[in-house]
Amino acid sequence: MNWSNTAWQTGSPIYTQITQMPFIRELISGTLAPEKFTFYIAQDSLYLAGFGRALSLIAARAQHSAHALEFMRFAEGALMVEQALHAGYVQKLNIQPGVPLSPTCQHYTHYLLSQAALAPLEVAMAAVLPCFWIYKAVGDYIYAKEQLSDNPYQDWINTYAGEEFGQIVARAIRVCDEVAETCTPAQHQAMTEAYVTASKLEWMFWDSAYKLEEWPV
Ligand SMILES: Cc1ncc(CO)c(N)n1
Repeated sequence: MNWSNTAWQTGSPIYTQITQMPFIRELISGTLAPEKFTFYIAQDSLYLAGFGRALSLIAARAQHSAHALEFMRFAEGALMVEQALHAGYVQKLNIQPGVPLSPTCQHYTHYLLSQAALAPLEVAMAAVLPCFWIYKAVGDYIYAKEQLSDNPYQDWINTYAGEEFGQIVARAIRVCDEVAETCTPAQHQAMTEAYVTASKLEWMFWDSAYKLEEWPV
């Protein structure tokens, strides 16, 4: 069995819980409070800036040029989305520059950056995989469930349920599987643990937006 099959199976209870979160339910029904979506977009733009840099770090560390190139493209994609989708929304939603990272956004972004910089390469790659895979699955789930013709969050839904993002996700999974081919069971285990940790942080990210999370002090 490919490493990615094990990872998906291990992480699937977390994915299922994400689909049941109020943030996701309300995105589907179009009833999500605008301030929650605005909070999410503001934090996600900060997240994408860190995520893109984590992907660049992994590209620099990749052992094979083909994998380095893939991660450079992923990094470019993340930063382009940050600029395009978010520049549009940031204007439309009137998000002010200089919004500080929420505690969860800081936790997630810095987890990815530290894994990218310091963890064994295969673990770093596994740590960023939920950002692709869970988003694709959640995007498809929302797209399949929603019934509104005028959902205010349609642009966002289309980005992650789209075919283009699906192909990027398939490539990220493939690189992880190629790297995992030459890894030991202990390395596979470490990869799966990083995958599960990042999946939990995905859950926390939606939750923090729904709660409009603030620093306690
Ligand atoms: C928190 C989060 N995870 C994943 C993605 C998709 O790359 C995103 N935009 N935001």
